[in-house]
Parts: sequence; structure tokens; C-alpha cells
Amino acid sequence: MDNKVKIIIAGPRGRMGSEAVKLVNTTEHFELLAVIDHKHEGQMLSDLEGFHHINNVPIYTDLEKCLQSTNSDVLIDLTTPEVGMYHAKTALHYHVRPVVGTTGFTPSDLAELERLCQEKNLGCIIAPNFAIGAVLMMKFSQIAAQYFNDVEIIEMHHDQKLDAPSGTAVKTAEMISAVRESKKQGHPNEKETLAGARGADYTGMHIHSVRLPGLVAHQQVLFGSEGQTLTIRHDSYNRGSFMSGVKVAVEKVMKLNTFVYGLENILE
Ligand SMILES: NC(=O)C1=CN([C@@H]2O[C@H](COP(=O)(O)OP(=O)(O)OC[C@H]3O[C@@H](n4cnc5c(N)ncnc54)[C@H](OP(=O)(O)O)[C@@H]3O)[C@@H](O)[C@H]2O)C=CC1
Ligand SMILES: O=C(O)C1=N[C@H](C(=O)O)C[C@H](O)C1
Repeated sequence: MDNKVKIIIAGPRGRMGSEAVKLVNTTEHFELLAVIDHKHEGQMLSDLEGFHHINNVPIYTDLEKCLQSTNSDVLIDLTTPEVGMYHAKTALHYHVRPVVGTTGFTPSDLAELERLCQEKNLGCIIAPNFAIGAVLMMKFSQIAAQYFNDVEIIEMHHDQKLDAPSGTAVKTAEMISAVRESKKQGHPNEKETLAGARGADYTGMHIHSVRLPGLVAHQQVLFGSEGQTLTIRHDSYNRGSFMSGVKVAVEKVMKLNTFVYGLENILE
């Protein structure tokens, strides 16, 4: 018996998933047991371009079949919102702890996962952003919002992103609204002459989503008051920026029997 954390990764060919494969493969106390890919049933990960050096890792298209055939501890999911939700629920049913980076979950998805964690007495971490700098940006924004009631969020991502606003922007808005008195931003009588010009409305605070090739993941939180503005900004320039957070989440989830939404709740 070794003490390695036995891991399954869903979405291994993706921008994030391929980095996670690298992380697990190079971390002494982690072991990659299998991957979930909706393509390539019956093949080995080493058959795929970019993974020739990774031995003995089977590809499953069906998570349930994978969980029945392997004795795993943690599922790392980096896929799409619908798939991620199904994977997280399935993993918990099989007593495997989910670490989910996939964004786009609704409040009712999160509530359902929380209920399932209680029922199974198991840990689960949903992290809209694994980058430590992004977590600090959200925490600093929450502090600033105690002093500045006027705030708008601008998130900027690559143009292959499926969800808008980003999970980070939603989490930032949630953290701010926990301390900010609800207020409709802008002039009370303002009118959009072009629909969407003022962005999405989250308890009166506006979220603007920019999508451009060349970007990775960036966010500015802008505060304003009489004669001054404060801008809190974070930039991820590559997906490596998220991996130390993934590592911490996998280590932590092994010691948890509760549901955690946001890395800020587990960082020491
Ligand atoms: N929490 C965080 O810090 C971060 C979170 N993210 C989030 O992570 C998710 C993935 O992002 P990213 O890597 O950029 O996206 P990609 O599109 O690059 O990767 C997603 C991968 O999931 C695969 N996939 C789709 N359906 C399934 C399925 N049923 N089973 C297994 N694999 C499947 C896709 O395969 P195919 O292309 O063949 O369909 C693709 O390889 C997004 O929700 C994103 O918002 C991203 C960055 C950081
Ligand atoms: O899709 C991405 O790229 C990212 N998604 C996450 C989000 O929606 O906040 C995290 C990061 O911003 C990159």
C-alpha cells in the first residue's frame, strides 16, 4: 500500500486538462489512474498526441464504468458545465472526491452538490479560479467593497471560452455583494440604446465580458467614489498559473468531508 492520491482527470486533451495531466504526472505523491475523454474509447493516453511518455493510463468515455473499474480517490474535472455537473455527482455517488475547475455552474447546481456531500459525508471542491493571484484579487475586492459601494467588473478571456460571465466574475460579484449594500450602478434613468451596453446586472453591479484571441484570463474590478477610482486587476498569462491551486485542492479535498465553493475557503 502506498500513500499516493489516486486521481482521474476528465478533459485531459483540453487547455487545462493537459496541464493537470502534467501536474499529476510530475507530483511524487499523486498517481494518474485513468482519464475520461468522450473520444478515444479503449485507447491508452499514451496513444494520443502529446502524451506518448505517459504510461499505463487507460482512457474511458464513461465515468461510471471508470469508477467501477478503478479504486480512485479524487476526480479532477476540467470539461464543460453540463459534463462537469454530471461528473461531480457521479463521483460522489461512488465515494470519490471531486475537484472541479469547470465553470458555469448555477446556484442550484452548487446547492445540489452541497446536499450530496452532506449525504455522503465526503469532500468536494468547486474552484472557479485556481490561481492564487485571482483568489487574492477577489478577497481584496471584497475588502475594498466595504469602503466603495460603486463597482463594476470587467473580465477578459480568450475567444474559445464557452461561458459568460466567467466563473471568477460571478464569484467576485458574490463575494462583493456579501458586504456591499445593494445599489443600482449608474444613473437611475439610464437607457441602453444598444442592448447589452451596460453588461450583466448582478444586484445592481455590472459585469462586462470581453472575448478576444490572444487573451488568457484577466479581470479588473473597478471601484469609484468622489474624485478617485481604485482598480484591482489580475492576469493569468498561461494555464500553468492555475496548477499550484489544483495541487492544493487535491491535497485538501482528501482531508475534507464538506462542500467547498472557492479556493479562498481552504487557503491557509
Ligand atoms: N478553475 C480554474 O482555475 C479554471 C477553470 N477553467 C474552466 O475549465 C473548463 C475547461 O477549460 P479549458 O481547458 O480552457 O477548455 P477546453 O475546451 O480546452 O477543454 C475542455 C475539454 O473537455 C473535453 N470534453 C468535453 N466533453 C467531455 C466529456 N463528456 N468527457 C470528457 N471530456 C470532455 C473537451 O474535448 P473536445 O474538445 O473534444 O470536445 C476538451 O478537451 C472551462 O469550464 C473553463 O471555464 C479554465 C481555466 C482555469
Ligand atoms: O475559461 C477560462 O479560461 C477560465 N475560466 C475560469 C472562469 O470562468 O473564471 C477561470 C479563469 O478565468 C480561466
